[in-house]
Amino acid sequence: MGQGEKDSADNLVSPSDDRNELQVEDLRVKERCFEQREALPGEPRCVICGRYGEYICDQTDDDICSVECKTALLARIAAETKIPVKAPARIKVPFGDESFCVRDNNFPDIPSLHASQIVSLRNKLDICVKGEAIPDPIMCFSSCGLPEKLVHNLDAAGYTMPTPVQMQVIPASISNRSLLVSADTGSGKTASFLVPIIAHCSRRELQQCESKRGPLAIVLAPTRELCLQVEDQAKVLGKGLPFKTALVVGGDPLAQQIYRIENGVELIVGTPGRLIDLLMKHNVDLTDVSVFVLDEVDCLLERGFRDQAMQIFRALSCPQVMMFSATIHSEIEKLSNSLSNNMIHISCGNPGKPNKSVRQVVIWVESKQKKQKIFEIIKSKQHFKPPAVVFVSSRVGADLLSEAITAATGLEVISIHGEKTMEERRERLRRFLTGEVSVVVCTGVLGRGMDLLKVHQVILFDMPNSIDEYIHQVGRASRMGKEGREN
Ligand SMILES: Nc1ncnc2c1ncn2[C@@H]1O[C@H](COP(=O)(O)OP(=O)(O)OP(=O)(O)O)[C@@H](O)[C@H]1O
Repeated sequence: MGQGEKDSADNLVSPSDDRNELQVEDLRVKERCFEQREALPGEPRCVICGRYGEYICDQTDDDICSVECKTALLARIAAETKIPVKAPARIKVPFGDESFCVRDNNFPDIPSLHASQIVSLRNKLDICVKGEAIPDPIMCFSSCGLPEKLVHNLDAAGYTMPTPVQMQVIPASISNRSLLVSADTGSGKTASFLVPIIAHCSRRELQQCESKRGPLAIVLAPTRELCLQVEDQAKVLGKGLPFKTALVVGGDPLAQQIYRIENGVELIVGTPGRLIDLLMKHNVDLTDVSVFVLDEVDCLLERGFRDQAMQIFRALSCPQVMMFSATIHSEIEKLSNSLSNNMIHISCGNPGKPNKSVRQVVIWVESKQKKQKIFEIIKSKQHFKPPAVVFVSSRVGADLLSEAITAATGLEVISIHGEKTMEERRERLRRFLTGEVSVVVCTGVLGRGMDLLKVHQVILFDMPNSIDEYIHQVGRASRMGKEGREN
């Protein structure tokens, strides 16, 4: 990290926290709801009754306290379940300049494109590829043998068409190739690795008995918030499939995370430090892990995280490695090549530059006048475009500035940084994302990867230390090509 928050690396990866180690008795699945204890602050809660909850319900990914509540939940789901939507039929379109069909060896009835048509398609979509025997891009999610339920979940999430990065990454990943992917901020990189992971994990269920369920995939990300977001998205896309996830981040009790993993999960999403902590203290079987994702790879292979990320990599046996960021430089390319042979490099859009949809406005002010200027912007009907994120370089600065804005403008402003407890960070982020508060002042913990969908304005109160962090922070303002603004 380094750039986002001055002392962030140790903060993002918290030391072990076993104050909440659960007793063996507590780990027993409870028959009745009243036998379950109340949830401690920050612990998962049963979606039915609000007591302490766990993943005990195979058919859903919700936290449940007891068999009794599980029955109630399943009854509720059954009542709500609509007739399943069938995956859209594959449409054969005529070849021509503007229409493309997809070659897929699993679907020989679909005619294949000529090499020149593939080149033309990639050119039109700004997809550059480097490597040997690169699979062709897909044009729809239903064309590469994904489970029908997954295609349905994508559709339900509003993902009607893959984005360019997904078009190229999904087929390459399904072919078990290791990838280094650079693509614009907000271009859909997360689903591009989650979709193949979910497809891969659902396949295991068909092949193996229930008894052995070590994790199959690990996603590493540099901040707790980003891990939370990735796990949430994985749950949405994997809903109804035999696909369970565990979140392994500092600030949450380690005992719960271990319990979840020991009970069988397919995917672990975590920060490097907490994952190492867990692996050192507990005998987690990683034999089956065959997919290793480094999200924000340039940050994860920087000095603060590199040793930990590499230690986790070495604990795995020749996994498929997929690495993603909007900013990838030549040193990262070199380093990534050492993680796998026969790597494919994919670049989409204009990585390494601020997203084109963000309008960038520079305001020159003396440092003493910076606060006054931000008060003016926030008070101005013309210039203030909430929801807004204000980035600063220190934790204390985040607290002080949020208080100062509130005092000067009367607007409720919250701060988020690594010194807050996990519970506070979660709650504050929830309040911001649901629109309860319209301005958040934060350090780099929200600078990378966070999908702050409705954000219209990003204010860089303190200029970040590097152009890369600038690109990521600016990228919080425009997701999926939506108009954004940066001051
Ligand atoms: N195929 C799709 N159709 C519609 N929306 C999509 C699709 N794929 C992703 N999205 C949405 O686009 C937004 C941005 O996606 P995502 O967070 O994965 O971007 P990213 O490339 O990882 O960005 P960053 O570099 O900032 O981390 C999210 O809100 C996501 O739900």
